[in-house]
Amino acid sequence: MSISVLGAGAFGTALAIALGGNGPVTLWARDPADMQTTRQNAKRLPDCPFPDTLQVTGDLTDTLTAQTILLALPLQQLRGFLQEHVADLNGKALVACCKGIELSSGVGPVQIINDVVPNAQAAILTGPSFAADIARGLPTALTLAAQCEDTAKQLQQQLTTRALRLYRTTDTIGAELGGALKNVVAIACGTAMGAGMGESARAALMTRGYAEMQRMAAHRGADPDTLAGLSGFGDLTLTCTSEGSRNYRLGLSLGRGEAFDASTTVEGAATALAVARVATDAGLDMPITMAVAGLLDKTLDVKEAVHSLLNRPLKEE
Ligand SMILES: NC(=O)C1=CN([C@@H]2O[C@H](COP(=O)(O)OP(=O)(O)OC[C@H]3O[C@@H](n4cnc5c(N)ncnc54)[C@H](O)[C@@H]3O)[C@@H](O)[C@H]2O)C=CC1
Ligand SMILES: O=C(CO)COP(=O)(O)O
Repeated sequence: MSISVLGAGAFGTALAIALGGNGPVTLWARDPADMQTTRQNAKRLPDCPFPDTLQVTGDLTDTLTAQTILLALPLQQLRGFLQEHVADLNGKALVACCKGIELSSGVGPVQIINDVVPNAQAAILTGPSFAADIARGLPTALTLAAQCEDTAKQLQQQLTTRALRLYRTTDTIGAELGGALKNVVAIACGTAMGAGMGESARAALMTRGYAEMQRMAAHRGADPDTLAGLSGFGDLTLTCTSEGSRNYRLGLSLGRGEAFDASTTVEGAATALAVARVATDAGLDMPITMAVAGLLDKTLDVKEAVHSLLNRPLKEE
């Protein structure tokens, strides 16, 4: 079955390169010319040549004929993109390859697909992976979640490659929450490390951040085991401990009081604000998320954020 990847940023390009190892794949880019000439994405993934099976196009109609469509756009852009092309997306398997919670609605990518294209088979591909690792063919394991078991099985087969091993689940809520919420915790961890608070502080933030992820997941009806898997705990571990993560690097900048390039895709920033709103409305205790949201909307500085976390009433673990 044919595959298209929409969005030729780092992740979309990396997935297209990996899937090109299985057979023909089409990558849609808003600005394809340089990639068509050089057969690489020099801006996002230098030195990762495209296989011959990968076709790059700027014509969306070429790509919307595929039965399986991977959506590798930033989460906050997903709804608008789907709304624009809904007529061509009905009946397709639409695989969200983005991580986040929408600011305007408080929901994640699978719910956005279900809202806008209810006749599609909605799925999400998520978990611990840096685009550069996937593009280089390094071993990686991800979660493929789709509400329909048959769709999950079919996509698992189709999107597994030589080095990319997919585990499947039907718990799309848990899978999308894990990928979205770990980015917020990664910003917190980066901030702690940037401000010189040390690795013990980071371990505390990861662990208590994970407790917040579990709380939100329970509120939304997710399976706690999903959060313990690749899409939750797995991605939390990678993102909170590596300077390869843009979310972690944003945190480092906040902690050091340095500027950060606003054009970088950092999903955790909007997601922190969205989740803080959801948590407040639902009465969920998510102090790390609230502290990150406070840092980002500049209602707290780093000192105040730390104070807000350490001076809460003592409690059972
Ligand atoms: N880079 C990575 O290592 C990984 C990224 N992801 C996720 O993949 C998603 C995309 O991230 P990246 O590819 O890294 O970001 P990126 O910044 O490298 O690329 C984003 C791409 O989306 C395109 N785009 C933006 N707005 C658009 C719109 N309205 N319509 C069409 N195209 C649009 C841009 O032109 C760009 O090609 C994010 O949700 C991220 O969390 C997931 C796993 C790994
Ligand atoms: O999601 C990722 C790793 O799994 C990529 O992390 P960043 O978006 O923080 O770079």
